[in-house]
Amino acid sequence: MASVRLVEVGPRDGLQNTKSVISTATKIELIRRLRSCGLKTIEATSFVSPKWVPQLADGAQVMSGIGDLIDSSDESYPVLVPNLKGLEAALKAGAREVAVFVSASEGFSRRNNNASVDEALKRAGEVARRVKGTNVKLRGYISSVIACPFDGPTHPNQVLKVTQTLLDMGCYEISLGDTTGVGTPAQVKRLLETILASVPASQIAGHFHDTYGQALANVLIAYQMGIRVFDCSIAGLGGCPYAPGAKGNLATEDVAYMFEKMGVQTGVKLDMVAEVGSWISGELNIPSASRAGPALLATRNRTARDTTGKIPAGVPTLKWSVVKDHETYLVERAGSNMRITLARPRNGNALTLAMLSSLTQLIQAAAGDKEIRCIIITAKGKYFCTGMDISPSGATSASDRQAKEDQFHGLRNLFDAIDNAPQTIVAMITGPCLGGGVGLAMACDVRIAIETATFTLSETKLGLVPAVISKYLIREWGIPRSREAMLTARPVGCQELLDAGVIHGVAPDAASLITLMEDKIFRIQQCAPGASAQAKDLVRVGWKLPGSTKQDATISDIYYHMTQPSQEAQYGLASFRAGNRNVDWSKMTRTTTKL
Ligand SMILES: CC(C)(COP(=O)([O-])OP(=O)([O-])OC[C@H]1O[C@@H](n2cnc3c(N)ncnc32)[C@H](O)[C@@H]1OP(=O)([O-])[O-])[C@@H](O)C(=O)NCCC(=O)NCCSC(=O)C[C@@](C)(O)CC(=O)[O-]
Repeated sequence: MASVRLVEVGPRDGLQNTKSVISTATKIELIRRLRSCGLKTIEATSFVSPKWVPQLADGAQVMSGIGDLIDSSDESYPVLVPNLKGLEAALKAGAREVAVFVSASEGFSRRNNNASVDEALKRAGEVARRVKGTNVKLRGYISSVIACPFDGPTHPNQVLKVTQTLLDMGCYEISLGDTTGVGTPAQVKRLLETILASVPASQIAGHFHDTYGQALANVLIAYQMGIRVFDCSIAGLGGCPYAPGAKGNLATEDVAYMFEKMGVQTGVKLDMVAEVGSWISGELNIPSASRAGPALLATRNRTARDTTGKIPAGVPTLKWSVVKDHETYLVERAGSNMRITLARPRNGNALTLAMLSSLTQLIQAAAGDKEIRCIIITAKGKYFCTGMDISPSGATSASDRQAKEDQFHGLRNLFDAIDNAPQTIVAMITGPCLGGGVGLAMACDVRIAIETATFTLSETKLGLVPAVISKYLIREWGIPRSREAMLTARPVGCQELLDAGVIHGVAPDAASLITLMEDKIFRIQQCAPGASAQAKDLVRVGWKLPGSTKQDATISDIYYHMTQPSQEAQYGLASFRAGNRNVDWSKMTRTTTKL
């Protein structure tokens, strides 16, 4: 059966350009998860100057974290090295395969390698001589093979010249990179006709970026011309920091999907790779650039739910049972999780006084219930919540003082109950939020949303003021954004809030939002309940009284309680020392309850 080899470059090429700081543990976990999908070649990190690529300054730690994998005979974890210094660091860290990189064009070489093409080749030659005769494999990357953002089109003969030089040095394979993603199948064909006239296809790999949506088409033409190795990046992460306009690698999910549907083996488990793409996008708080990944997950969830009502294996399954089905809200439980669904969709889930009071009571009762660990607040219908009920019969129209007081206290009590509850409370935002609906979402600890959701502080348009909600709104959005959004009443988009760190995950559709919710719950459940509650205390005191003696006292109280050590710390550390990296806190809660 026909097959191709996919070289996963996400942990290096994908992450190197990511703005938010990614922990070493996440990088290691990403590599391990990718491996579990069946990927056999995973570019792990780079050993370039941390000044150039600070995101990958922890290359040695990443290599140490995958030390048990590096020696596998049928797997490879190459690392990128620019010169001898990088090579020495990579070898010290245990690398068994290294990759050198050279540009086919002068302009790009000067920016990416800080050297001319000849100088970069000379450095690559030094690396090649150093590894010759050792068991360390050498791969070569050539960038700007179709066009250079600084010099214009690249002539195929120039690419051939650099390819041959790298092969002569001892590279076993040359990855041809359309770094800016401008190439089309016609250009790739022209390039490969030149290259393959002199070099066997088995020594060439394709590395196509998707800036103009041409990556898959370019892979296909290259495949038809005999190329069998393709670089790709999970969730389409990455791009090149020195190539203006370049974004998005070819997503692993997309290329794996295409080949699988063509009957060409990749060894990659599609469902699993789609999950990893969704997971890492959630970790980085960015939407996946893959088309196939989210579609696969949505289809899988939809199909499974429609037919069996269950979530397929691999995703933590939660079976919700109804506890209370009230006219305006629904309460469900799944183990130690509680879900509250606003159920007044005909009125956009506008909050009546009675609803405010019931929701507050529910949260307060849950706060005292050690069996409840995580609370989800979500909604039925088109809107998540349109704020305070402003219908003629609603509270905002009441003129007497008592009604106003009730409304004020009702809103404030609900938001404060959410903030003060020891449980982690997740807002699962299924649609637009307006006015007090924004406040409700902002009082929660974690927020995930459907990507079309918007957040509108519409009060000023009605001659009202976002008074009560301003407490949590300003805490979460900061002053400049809150002020502008209050004064313009514009719908603030999900992406903007995701970029600002206010939203902690977005999903393209309802089914994916449920998967995202399950992922968040899974993580929350892996954290100790008491420690999580105290983390909320630290945030609260750090927000309300920053720099005060009360903040210092709270920090020291919590610290000494933890190091005494607390029962949780004893249990957590004992589990860790016994080799268990995922502590089962529900077990401990049960033991504690029994005691
Ligand atoms: C949501 C859209 C865009 C839909 O706009 P649309 O799609 O054109 O539909 P619609 O306007 O016909 O709304 C559908 C139904 O939902 C009802 N509805 C909708 N919202 C509410 C509401 N809040 N209260 C009571 N009912 C509401 C609306 O009245 C209607 O019911 P019907 O007339 O068919 O019986 C539109 O209806 C709208 O703009 N609604 C107003 C949203 C708004 O401005 N909310 C802010 C409320 S004030 C507030 O929350 C104060 C607070 C808490 O911030 C104060 C503080 O913090 O101190």
